[in-house]
Amino acid sequence: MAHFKRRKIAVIGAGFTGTTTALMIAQKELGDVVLVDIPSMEKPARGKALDMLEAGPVQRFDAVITGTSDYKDIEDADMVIITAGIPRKPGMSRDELVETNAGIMKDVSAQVKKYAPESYILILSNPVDAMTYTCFKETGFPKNRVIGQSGILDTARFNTFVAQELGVSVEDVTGFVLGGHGDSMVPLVRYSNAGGIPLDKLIDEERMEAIVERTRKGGGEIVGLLGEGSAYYAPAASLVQMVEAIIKDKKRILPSIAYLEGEYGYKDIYLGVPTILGGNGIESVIELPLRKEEKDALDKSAAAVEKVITSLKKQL
Ligand SMILES: NC(=O)c1ccc[n+]([C@@H]2O[C@H](COP(=O)([O-])OP(=O)(O)OC[C@H]3O[C@@H](n4cnc5c(N)ncnc54)[C@H](O)[C@@H]3O)[C@@H](O)[C@H]2O)c1
Ligand SMILES: O=C(O)C[C@H](O)C(=O)O
Repeated sequence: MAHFKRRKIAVIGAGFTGTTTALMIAQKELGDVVLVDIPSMEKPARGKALDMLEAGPVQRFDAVITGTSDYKDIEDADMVIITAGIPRKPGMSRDELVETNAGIMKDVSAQVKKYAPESYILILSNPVDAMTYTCFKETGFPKNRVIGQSGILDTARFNTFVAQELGVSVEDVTGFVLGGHGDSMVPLVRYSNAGGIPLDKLIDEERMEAIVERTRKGGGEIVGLLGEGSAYYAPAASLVQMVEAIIKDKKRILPSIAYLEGEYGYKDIYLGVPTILGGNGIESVIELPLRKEEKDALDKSAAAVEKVITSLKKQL
C-alpha cells in the first residue's frame, strides 16, 4: 500500500540565502527542511530553524524545519540546496571567491555524496558556474541532478527593470538571459518580450542598452548598497522556483546552469542556458539559433567561466 511522505530538502549554509530559501520552501509546503551549517554555527542554525518553525502556526504552513551541523541529518534527502560559502564584498568580483568556496564546495559535495546519493542538487554558491562544475566532479552524480542557479535571478532583474521602464506589470515581462553569472552574461533582447510584444518595439536602443548593462551588474548593485553580504531575497525565490519545478514535475522552461556536451558549441563546462526542468531535474537543454553578435557575446561569457574552471581543474 502506498505511504506518502513529505519531501526532505536539505539546505547547506544557514546564512542569508539559506535561511530565506528554507522559509520560502516551508511557506509553499514543498517539504521539510534540514538547515546545515558548520559546527561553530550550529546553535544559530538551530535557532533560526526554530524561529521559522514558530512562524508556521501564524502563516498556516506544515513543514518541519531543523538546524544541525551533523551531515547525517541530511540522510536520504530528496533535494540538496548548497548555499555554503562566503559572499563577495563591495569592489570584488564573484571569481575572487573561487579559492575559499571551492574548498567548501568539495567538502560539502563529499558529504552529500555520502548521505544523499539519490538527491537532486541545486547550487547557489559563487562563482556559481565553476562551483556547479566542482560539485558535479566531486559527487560524480549524473548531470541532470547537478544544477546551478543564476538565470532565473538574472532574468528577474532584467524583467524588473523593463517593467519599471514601461510602467507595466512584471507578470507581463518575459526576459531571456544566457551565459555565465558574471558581468559578461548575455541578456538576449531579441528573445524577450512584454505581453508578447518584442521589446525593441517598446523601448529605444539606448534605454535598452542601459537595462542590459544594469542587469549585468545587478548583483554588484546590491552588494554596493548592502555594504556587507550580497542579495538573498531574489536569489532564494529563484532557487525555490527550481525546487518547485522539479518536485512537482512541472516541465518548466527555465534557465539553469547546465553541463554542456556540445550544446551551443561548448564541451565540459557548466553554463547558463534555457532548460526544461521537471521531475528528472534538467530534462533537456534548449538550443536556439543565435546571430553572430549574440554568439560572440556568449563566447566571451563562456571564456570567462572556462578560465575559472581551468584554474580549478588540477584540484578536481
Ligand atoms: N548564484 C547566485 O545567483 C547567488 C545569489 C546570491 C548569493 N550567492 C552566493 O551564495 C553564497 C552564500 O551567500 P549568503 O548570502 O547566504 O552568505 P552567508 O555568509 O550569509 O551564508 C553562508 C553560510 O555558509 C556557511 N558555511 C561555510 N562553510 C560551510 C560548510 N562547509 N558547510 C556548511 N555551511 C558552511 C557559513 O557559516 C554561512 O552561515 C555566496 O557565495 C554568495 O556569493 C549566489
Ligand atoms: O552578486 C553577488 O555576489 C551575489 C549574487 O551572485 C547576485 O547576483 O546577487
